[in-house]
Amino acid sequence: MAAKIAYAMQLPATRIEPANLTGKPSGSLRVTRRLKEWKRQQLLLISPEFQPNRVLNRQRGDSLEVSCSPASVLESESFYAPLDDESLILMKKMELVEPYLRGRNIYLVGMMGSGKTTVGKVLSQALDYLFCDSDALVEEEVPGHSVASIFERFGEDYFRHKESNALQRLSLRNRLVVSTGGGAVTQDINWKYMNTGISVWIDVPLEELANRIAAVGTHSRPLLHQESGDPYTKALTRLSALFEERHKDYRKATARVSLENIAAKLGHGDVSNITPVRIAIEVVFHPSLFMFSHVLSSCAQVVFEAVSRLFPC
Ligand SMILES: Nc1ncnc2c1ncn2[C@@H]1O[C@H](COP(=O)(O)OP(=O)(O)OP(=O)(O)O)[C@@H](O)[C@H]1O
Ligand SMILES: O=C(O)C1=C[C@@H](O)[C@@H](O)[C@H](O)C1
Repeated sequence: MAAKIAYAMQLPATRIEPANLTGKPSGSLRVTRRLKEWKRQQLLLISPEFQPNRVLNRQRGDSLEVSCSPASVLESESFYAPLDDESLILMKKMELVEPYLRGRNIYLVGMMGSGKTTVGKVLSQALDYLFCDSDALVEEEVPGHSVASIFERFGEDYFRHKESNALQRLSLRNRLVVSTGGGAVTQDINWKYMNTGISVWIDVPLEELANRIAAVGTHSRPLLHQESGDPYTKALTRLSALFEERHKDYRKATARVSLENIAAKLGHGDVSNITPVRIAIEVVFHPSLFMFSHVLSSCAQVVFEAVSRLFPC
């Protein structure tokens, strides 16, 4: 991965100035100076509680070592071959955002099918973080069972308990991108763990979720498998009910990345053509990632969304 980034950075023909990253072709020097100054001020604000806790990680040495994978071995590899414009932008943005992350974990939250796993793998590869899937961790804790069979055999409460245990263990680590289960946000205790890092809600319209899920079927998703009807209607009906119950919980995330907003910004008619790399770009350059207090980041989010609507770029 480092080699890929280095390779991308060395290509003179593809060098990207910070001004290009913001979509504004002029005033590159001014933007660079402003970025530097902003960076300097943010570094002064860094609180000790966000220092990476590598010693703790080494001491624990638990099974997370095997269940979280380095991004280079993941199938997200294909998102970087060939190195397209979006991938280059993502890598360049990573360089800007990395000092602010300071090793904090990124927890992706969102409804089933919202792309937490797909985008998470891209992000982890670009950041050189490990990728972890909390559902996979729960499955490892209950050998021989999938999420669907854990629900069927032991019930949802048992699954939620195991899910919280998994998130607790992950929160003791750093430099992880975690794809959380779609319902993880409903348990208050999980926020205690996720708030040790940065949480990002990938907000995808329900119709798009239903399309994606219908394409692969509802078998592996026990909470969607109960309705009758064709796969699309079945998924949409249940997802709508779940979203009604959960939207207030998703809003607790540090940052919200909305596919509708990205589509509006890019002038796309619908959200189905937004690539995982593009979504990862929105995640890493969300202003909330640069903020260290939850209150400040919530304010940044409101301002960011208002400005994005006024000046789509
Ligand atoms: N940006 C995208 N555009 C189109 N399809 C996508 C995109 N991101 C993910 N998908 C597809 O949507 C489906 C669900 O994606 P993924 O497994 O990453 O979601 P998830 O949030 O991890 O789901 P779950 O919580 O149910 O495990 C997959 O088939 C994936 O290929
Ligand atoms: O939305 C949910 O509640 C779930 C989502 C999946 O990721 C799994 O965690 C499980 O199927 C429950």
